[in-house]
Amino acid sequence: MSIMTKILAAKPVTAALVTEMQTQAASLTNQLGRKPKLVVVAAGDDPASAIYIRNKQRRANTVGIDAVTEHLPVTARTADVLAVVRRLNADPTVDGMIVQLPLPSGVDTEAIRNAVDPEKDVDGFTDVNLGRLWSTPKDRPITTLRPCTPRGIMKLLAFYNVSVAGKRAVILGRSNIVGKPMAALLLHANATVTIAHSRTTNVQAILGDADIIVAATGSAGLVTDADVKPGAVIIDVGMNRVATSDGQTKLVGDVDFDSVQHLASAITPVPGGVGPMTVNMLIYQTLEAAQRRADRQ
Ligand SMILES: Nc1nc(=O)c2c([nH]1)NC[C@@H]1CN(c3ccc(C(=O)N[C@@H](CCC(=O)O)C(=O)O)cc3)C=[N+]21
Repeated sequence: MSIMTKILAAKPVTAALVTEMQTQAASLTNQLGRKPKLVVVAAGDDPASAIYIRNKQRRANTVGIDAVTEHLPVTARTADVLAVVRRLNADPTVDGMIVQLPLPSGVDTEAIRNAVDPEKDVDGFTDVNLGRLWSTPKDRPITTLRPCTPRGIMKLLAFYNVSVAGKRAVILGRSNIVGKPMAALLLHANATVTIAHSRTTNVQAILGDADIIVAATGSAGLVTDADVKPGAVIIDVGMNRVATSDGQTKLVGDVDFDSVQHLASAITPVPGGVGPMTVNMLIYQTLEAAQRRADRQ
């Protein structure tokens, strides 16, 4: 028996969100007397970051947001990045800012991450916002700015009517920007959550029990049909650039899509799944931050 697998593509979600965000951006432009503004601080020239910056810029422009990139050289030091962040914190025309990671080696990422004004922290990476996320009681809505990839995944699940409450969710990966906040959001949505990681023993037994798997390991094709329970929902956060036989490269996820596709009830593609949702949520949260600023004025 074959299962009708839903492909959880970002495209229709993006279309719906763009319409909603265009309306909100126009209304904010009215209230603020200027367009909502996002600033991206980027140091050096990480290629994954370059894709992200490009996609973000395009989406921001479509929606009617000003997106500006502040480039620093790869030789930038902690103090140089801090100076830019502090200037942007103090600038009342900046609604949201993100500091593109990874930063050049030697830069104190933890210090920079927490230097961002939590009200402008549209990546949701500050300790203040991560703490607020984990502290939200189960019977209250989460109102804080939160990491864009996990929030985008929750939006994707909601759009495709994938239910979460009561489900066993297994997250592969424990980063502060994906694994841990993903756990917080799924828990808040009443899933039973397990985080597995590089030191977890017998991962296969844990995965085999999962109704929802979120793979965020950075290891191409790690999750295969041997790991997955029939009917499971598979969310692939991986973005691994691998060589193809014709000497080109392509983007593949942490999930072996071709083998898992037949078993899953729903699965995200790479590209075209989680990545664009991350971009959508960055723009979405910039509008939320701008709305709060407008309401305070
Ligand atoms: N402070 C910070 N916040 C981030 O959220 C952050 C970051 N730094 N540094 C880099 C990573 C990477 N990242 C991506 C998100 C979406 C796509 C994306 O749009 N991907 C498309 C296109 C991929 C392609 O065409 O190659 C897709 O998956 O379909 C890519 C990369 C956010 N990151």
